[in-house]
Amino acid sequence: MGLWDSFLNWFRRLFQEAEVSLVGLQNAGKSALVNAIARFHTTWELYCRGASAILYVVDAADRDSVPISKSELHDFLMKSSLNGIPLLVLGNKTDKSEALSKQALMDQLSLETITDREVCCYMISCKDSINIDAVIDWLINHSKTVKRIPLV
Ligand SMILES: Nc1nc2c(ncn2[C@@H]2O[C@H](COP(=O)(O)OP(=O)(O)OP(=O)(O)O)[C@@H](O)[C@H]2O)c(=O)[nH]1
Repeated sequence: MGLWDSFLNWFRRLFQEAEVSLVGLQNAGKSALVNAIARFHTTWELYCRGASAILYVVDAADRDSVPISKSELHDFLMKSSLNGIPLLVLGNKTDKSEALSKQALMDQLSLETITDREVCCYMISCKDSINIDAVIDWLINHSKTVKRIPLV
């Protein structure tokens, strides 16, 4: 196994062992997201260890699947063990012309009705690495283990 494969395997373990839940319907782009993040940065994992967050990936270009994605999301958030855990919804596949806008996706997922936790939504393309940096920043900011101490 090459160095790159070792790195990717280690990175995938981060999601399995750290408190980051990566959730979404089949084909939403979860694996593509992990690969996109892994290719994007080499140091962010130091910050994301111990993050406590839910990443919910939606195929924003598959409009027919959004209602199912909505009900799955709201059912998932009913779990008491997930109370209060910040949620980042990712509308993936924005490189496709049929992808919903951010506002349309937020409306169709009824994100405004989720009031028991912090909720954020980004539109991304794992294929074209659009907004992956914002996902990384969000994860860093939700890390439980890193204390950011200003120098001045
Ligand atoms: N156009 C486009 N295709 C994407 C993007 N992200 C993922 N895909 C494609 O969507 C398909 C599903 O991606 P995966 O990452 O395997 O999705 P998954 O959510 O892990 O799917 P499951 O393993 O079924 O749960 C693959 O054919 C990817 O190449 C994207 O940003 N744009």
